[in-house]
Amino acid sequence: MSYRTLDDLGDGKRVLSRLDLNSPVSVGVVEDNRRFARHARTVRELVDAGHRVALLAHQGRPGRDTFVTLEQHADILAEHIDHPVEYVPDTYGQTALDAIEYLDDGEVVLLENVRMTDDELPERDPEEHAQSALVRTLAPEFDAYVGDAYSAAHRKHASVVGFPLEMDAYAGRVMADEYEANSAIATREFDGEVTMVAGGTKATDVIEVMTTLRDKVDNFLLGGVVGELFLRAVGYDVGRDIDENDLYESQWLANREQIADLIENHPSDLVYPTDLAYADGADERAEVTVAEVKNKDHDYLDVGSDTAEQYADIAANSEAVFVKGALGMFEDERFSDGTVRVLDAIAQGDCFSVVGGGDTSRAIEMYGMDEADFSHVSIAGGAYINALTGKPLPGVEVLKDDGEW
Ligand SMILES: Nc1ncnc2c1ncn2[C@@H]1O[C@H](COP(=O)(O)OP(=O)(O)OP(=O)(O)O)[C@@H](O)[C@H]1O
Ligand SMILES: O=C(O)[C@H](O)COP(=O)(O)O
Repeated sequence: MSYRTLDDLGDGKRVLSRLDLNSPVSVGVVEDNRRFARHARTVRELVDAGHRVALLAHQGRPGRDTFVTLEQHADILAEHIDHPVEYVPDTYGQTALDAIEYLDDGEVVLLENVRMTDDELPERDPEEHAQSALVRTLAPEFDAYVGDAYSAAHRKHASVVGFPLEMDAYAGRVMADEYEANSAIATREFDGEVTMVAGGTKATDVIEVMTTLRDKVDNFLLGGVVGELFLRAVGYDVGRDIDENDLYESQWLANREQIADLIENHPSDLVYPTDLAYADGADERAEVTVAEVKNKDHDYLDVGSDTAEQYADIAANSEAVFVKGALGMFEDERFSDGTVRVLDAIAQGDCFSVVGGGDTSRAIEMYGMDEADFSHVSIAGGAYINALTGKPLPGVEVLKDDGEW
């Protein structure tokens, strides 16, 4: 292999590791989520090997409500690794350097939100970031850098790409697992059918993925906002904004040519919903066939049960299934049927499966499914899209020894 992992790191070193603990924050409270659980594996291994560990991570972006310190993150991570994690309210000033100097074997500190420094956010090449004060100050304090922030690896930010040029660099467990599973569609050949669930609200992303993978995927199961845009393109009266929610019109204008191109050149790969679900006058789930839909009457928030059954069947008979986006607004139980039935079919089958997207993957725990029944459940958003479309991830590239993983 041409990249080093924790297996190559040895023990008893001074280690700087970049994680991605970026989390939902509501009214100042940071929500525990699977990013903590995943990175806990890397951090726990570093602790068990007796390394002195300093962690770098970010939260939100300047100007947003989610831009908060990492104090709560330290407590949540400590719970996950069952070991103290000391929050240091400084990233690379004297307070941080003191905390790093006094680390003992197996001790862990979490440095302040790295996006609170001016160095982090400019998108720059690794060579330039390696000259930043952040990198030049912290790098000499450590023996090794462990890159684990796969879900931030699409960003050319200082703590993601700057350190590996100056230090011995290794991929953490999250980095290596995510990279291998998410790149599978671009790098692996499958003998049987390859299916992609193409749903959710971020139609522009999904349609880009579909366009890139059109020769690799046999069935695109269309749902969510994406599904309605495709239905609109073939003449059904759906996929227009109601109550100015702006999910449809701007994405329709931005993508209608790519949609038309896919319909013209890959018609047999596109699987359309045959029925849709909405909330009726009594606020209960009701269904109509697509031939009967009248967009002005309802918001269509899930695929109907005939569609769910057909999609579940296709997924169950595929050799590989990649999920990008939910088939409906599953957070509301009335509209969870399509998403849950297809995920269930994947979980119960033995296909190679990757479920991505922060929102979509939440359905797995919300509806009592077991992550272990999927080949991989990604914690990445933008980086997952890059992987699906075969675009290189700068935070991954810098960890490679010879330019090839
Ligand atoms: N018809 C629909 N109308 C409105 N929302 C929908 C509809 N179908 C699916 N959704 C929403 O789509 C969301 C999931 O897809 P979305 O594209 O937003 O994100 P994702 O792919 O999970 O990834 P990430 O948030 O990481 O970018 C769910 O929260 C679901 O409520
Ligand atoms: O949460 C994420 O997707 C990553 O941490 C990247 O965050 P960003 O989109 O604010 O750069």
